[in-house]
Amino acid sequence: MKRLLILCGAPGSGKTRISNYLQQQYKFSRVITHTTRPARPAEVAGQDYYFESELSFKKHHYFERVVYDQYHYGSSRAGLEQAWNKSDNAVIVLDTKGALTYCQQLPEQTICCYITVSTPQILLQRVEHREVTGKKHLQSQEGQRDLQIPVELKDKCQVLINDEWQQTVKNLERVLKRNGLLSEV
Ligand SMILES: Nc1nc2c(ncn2[C@@H]2O[C@H](COP(=O)(O)OP(=O)(O)O)[C@@H](O)[C@H]2O)c(=O)[nH]1
Ligand SMILES: Nc1ncnc2c1ncn2[C@@H]1O[C@H](COP(=O)(O)OP(=O)(O)O)[C@@H](O)[C@H]1O
Repeated sequence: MKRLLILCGAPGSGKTRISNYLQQQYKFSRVITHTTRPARPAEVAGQDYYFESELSFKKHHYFERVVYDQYHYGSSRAGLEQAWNKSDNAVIVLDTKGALTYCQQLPEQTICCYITVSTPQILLQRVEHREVTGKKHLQSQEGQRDLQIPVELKDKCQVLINDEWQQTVKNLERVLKRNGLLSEV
């Protein structure tokens, strides 16, 4: 059965690191989403995101789309199908608004994880040296909203605390096992 693991949470919570780990360790395929945010130095177009202009962003068909810190982000059914063609287990990184849309629209196929840390100070330390967006994302309305799990997601998401990496991996693997997603390679 094709499944989609959703990772949502505040900037710096560790969504991307966890997604990379799942891709490397368990051959999850990543759903690539679209954004008008400029690429960060280490990001690769078509791998981390489809980087779009304001104009090109509008040309795609989205399953859901959001504005986050003034940039546009959107994900498509085609992107999800592409990921599922590569692997039955796909992962997508979303804000909490997008996560709720997926949980509501695809309840049978989605498993949602809200990633968080013990204190907001940790998030600040993790993002303040970022060359693109830096602290700005975190301080934006959407960043502040995503500091806590929205009420509507509480009964739909498993909460994963990402303070210490090895512990995160253990807890993540527990979540994968519980949901029948673990197939070690
Ligand atoms: N709803 C939705 N959120 C997205 C999509 N792509 C990325 N995001 C989210 O947009 C937010 C900003 O992403 P990004 O600029 O990469 O910043 P980061 O969270 O600081 O790494 C994060 O919460 C992402 O999970 C999308 O297609 N749809
Ligand atoms: N458990 C952790 N301990 C220390 N640093 C971490 C941990 N998890 C992630 N990081 C680092 O924090 C920064 C933000 O993580 P990232 O995965 O990019 O967050 P997000 O995608 O949620 O914005 C990155 O430099 C990442 O390597």
